[in-house]
Amino acid sequence: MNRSACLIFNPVAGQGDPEVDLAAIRAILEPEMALDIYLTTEELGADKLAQEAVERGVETIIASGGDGTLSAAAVAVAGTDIPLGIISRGTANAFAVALGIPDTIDAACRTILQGVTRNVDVAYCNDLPMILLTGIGFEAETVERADREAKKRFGIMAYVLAGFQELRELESFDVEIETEDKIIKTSASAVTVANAAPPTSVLAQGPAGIIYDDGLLDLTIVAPNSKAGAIAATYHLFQSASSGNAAERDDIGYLRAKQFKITADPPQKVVIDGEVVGKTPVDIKCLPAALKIFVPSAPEEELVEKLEGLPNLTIELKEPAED
Ligand SMILES: Nc1ncnc2c1ncn2[C@@H]1O[C@H](COP(=O)(O)OP(=O)(O)OP(=O)(O)O)[C@@H](O)[C@H]1O
Repeated sequence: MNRSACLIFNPVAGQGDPEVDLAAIRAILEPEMALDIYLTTEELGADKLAQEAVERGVETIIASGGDGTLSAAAVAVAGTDIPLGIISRGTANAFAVALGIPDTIDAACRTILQGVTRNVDVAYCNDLPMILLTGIGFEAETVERADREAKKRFGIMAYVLAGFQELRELESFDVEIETEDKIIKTSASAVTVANAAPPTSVLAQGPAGIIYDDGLLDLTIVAPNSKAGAIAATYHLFQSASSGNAAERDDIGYLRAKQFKITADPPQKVVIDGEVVGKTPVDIKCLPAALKIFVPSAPEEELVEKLEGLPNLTIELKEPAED
């Protein structure tokens, strides 16, 4: 065994049994790598534990928990040369999905063992690090409504329910967006700036297919003029994400740039990577390739068939037909 890692494990993340999860991780990783295991507590979070690991000069840092734990560890590791392994055990697992990392314990551990890394951009919003996205307006409100209690009970549905509640109170605001080469003024109900985003972050999907290692950020403006329009726009963005085709409605705009300065009137709440952090204005910049992450060596194969789990299932393989 010649590899070693500091494993930062959140024992309260997600809905699984933490003891079973930790035992599964150890069973796969420990034959190949010496693990130094730290459990997060309410007082001592993944941010502090990862910072301390960076200061000790560890070879690898592995974070296991929900998006909060993973983002906090990523932020501490950003700008160093230490590679980060991700074992996602949260509700939405946005972080893993956005970066193309499997979200089962088994596949995530095997990804780390394979040892292939990729450099990922990190953005800073008002000097706070952001790995995934900043939401202004609609998305910000949605996150606030999907509280921890609801997430535990309803899982990812909590976000969807919160989104529907939000539609009833849709409000638009004036927004000014300044990039390195232009200033845009419009009205909007939501402005989302993404470095990386999973397809479930619907409001980030204007350009469809957000590239996390191009040194650029993707901004999506959603500006529906009625509640029905808001539902239609949201659905259109959902389809953009699934089809990979950029949005085409008049009430959706998008652009790519290295940096954005955004002001809103009236000022809007701002959410960075799922945490409400304050209000506009914001200044967001991209720091290219600041984070080194373990990723699968080849993209996951898309399932063309799924039958397991069907009642009374039998599958019989036929002899190849003669022609
Ligand atoms: N031992 C602990 N006891 C109580 N709270 C903890 C402990 N360790 C971490 N936390 C809290 O867990 C939160 C981070 O949770 P994390 O995002 O990893 O999981 P989650 O909320 O289940 O995931 P998701 O965001 O996907 O629902 C932080 O607010 C942190 O303070």
